[in-house]
Amino acid sequence: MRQDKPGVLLVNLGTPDAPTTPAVKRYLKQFLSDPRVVDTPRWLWWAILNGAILPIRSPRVAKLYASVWMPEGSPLMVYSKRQRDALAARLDMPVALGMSYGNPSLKSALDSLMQQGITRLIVLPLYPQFSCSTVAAVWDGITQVFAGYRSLPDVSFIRDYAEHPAYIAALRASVERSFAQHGKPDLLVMSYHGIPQRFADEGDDYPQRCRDTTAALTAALGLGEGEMMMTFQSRFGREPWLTPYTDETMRGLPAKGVKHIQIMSPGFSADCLETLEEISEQNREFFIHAGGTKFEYIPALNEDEAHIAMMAELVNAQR
Ligand SMILES: C=CC1=C(C)c2cc3[nH]c(cc4nc(cc5[nH]c(cc1n2)c(C)c5CCC(=O)O)C(CCC(=O)O)=C4C)c(C)c3C=C
Ligand SMILES: [Fe+2]
Ligand SMILES: [Fe+2]
Repeated sequence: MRQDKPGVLLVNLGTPDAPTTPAVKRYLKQFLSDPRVVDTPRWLWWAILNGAILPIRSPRVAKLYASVWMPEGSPLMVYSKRQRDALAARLDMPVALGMSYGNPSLKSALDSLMQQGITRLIVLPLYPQFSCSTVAAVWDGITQVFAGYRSLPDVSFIRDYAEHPAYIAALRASVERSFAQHGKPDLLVMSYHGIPQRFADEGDDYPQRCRDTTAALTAALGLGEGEMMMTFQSRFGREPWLTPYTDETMRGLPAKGVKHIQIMSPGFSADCLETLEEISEQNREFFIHAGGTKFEYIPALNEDEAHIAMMAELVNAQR
């Protein structure tokens, strides 16, 4: 008889192995070669990526990574490993961490789970809001690894958890801690990673899932219309992305009389370059330079106990 032995695969995006130009180039090459992320015709994109993007962007971005690097490594990796360890301590089943790009690879994580004898795979991509550019890329990555296997496990794939009560409760507690520490701001900004507007027009429900999180969190906090705002960050490339853009918003708020903000990125389950550098450094500067007086970044949920409890709840619902 075939036994039922579940195991969990936690997935996040991935990050360079070192804050150096060669390591960043290797990482960006794999990431930006995925047609789920950039869908320009391959021959044209190959020329643009290798001829311009990688040589110009890698040294610039390596410096940014160096500015947020922790003694134990890249923040995204450090927090992801802590999440894996904390979740494993809560569950009576193997938990592995795999990254869509870079290390530890999805293959290494799946191989280790299969070697531990799991017969049922529970995949938890740590993206609260579905997007074809992230969650569907995890799906693709897993099926590519499966292509080399003679036997497959049963698979439960957690598509997203944008408005799961335990996720909203964890976010709410973290915002309330921030309000208690710094005082209630004029405005709470929820900044989500953007995607090309075209992806949404073609069917990616990511913007709706971001609106779902925003609405649920706004209600949980009891905030009124003018007390919160949703924006999109991290634009890449030339075509229009989801709006309003976070950076333009930061530059414009002080002139509208908004001088004290708190900003969070509820689409990031772990702090990373895009939160610690882009939001907490760059966008702080835009806001203060434009006349803002107080800017506080509310950290991602990282290894917060309520966050790990939420992951356990999502996994246990699949058993
Ligand atoms: C949280 C969800 C994310 C979505 C949706 C997403 C879409 C998306 N991203 C790019 C391009 C880049 N993203 C980069 C970093 C990055 N992106 C996410 C998450 C989402 N991306 C994370 C967690 C990170 C941080 C990684 C880290 O190491 O800390 C980068 C790399 C940095 C840089 O060069 O600026 C790029 C490039 C696209 C094109 C896209 C959707 C089409
Ligand atoms: Fe990204
Ligand atoms: Fe960025």
